[in-house]
Amino acid sequence: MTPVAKPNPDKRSLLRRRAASFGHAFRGIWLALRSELHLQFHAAATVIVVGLGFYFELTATEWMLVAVAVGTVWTAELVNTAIEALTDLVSPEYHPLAGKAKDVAAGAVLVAAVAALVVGLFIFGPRVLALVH
Ligand SMILES: Nc1ncnc2c1ncn2[C@@H]1O[C@H](COP(=O)(O)OP(=O)(O)OP(=O)(O)O)[C@@H](O)[C@H]1O
Repeated sequence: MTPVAKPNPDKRSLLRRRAASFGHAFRGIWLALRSELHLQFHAAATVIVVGLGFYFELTATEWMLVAVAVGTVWTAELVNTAIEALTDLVSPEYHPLAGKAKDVAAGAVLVAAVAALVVGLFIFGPRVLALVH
């Protein structure tokens, strides 16, 4: 039997659908930012790091490392928030697997944060030390 193409119920143009997807993504970031203290901390840290980056006139390579480090922490924290929400939805009661999912997701944030700290220490450490000496 010849497969029949599935009709696409979404009649909006590709551009409109892409724009809507971006809207959903930004709403997700905003929702997470409003509810998660850790993300608010990351937002403050990001503003400080970018400010320091301009102050110390980082090189292009250093900006790239900072961008990857900051982006990785935000990504891990957003995924962690999503996993927490989904876990609370499907397993509001105590379950070892629910605990495991949350702990592993939190572990991802910790790994990203430690890596970002190492990048930050290498890039900003010597410059801050030179300032105070
Ligand atoms: N439904 C559950 N079943 C089993 N253990 C759970 C469950 N919910 C939470 N836990 C355990 O409690 C820990 C804390 O969970 P909680 O939902 O309070 O996240 P959290 O640490 O407050 O996260 P955050 O502070 O990033 O919002 C989890 O990492 C997990 O070990």
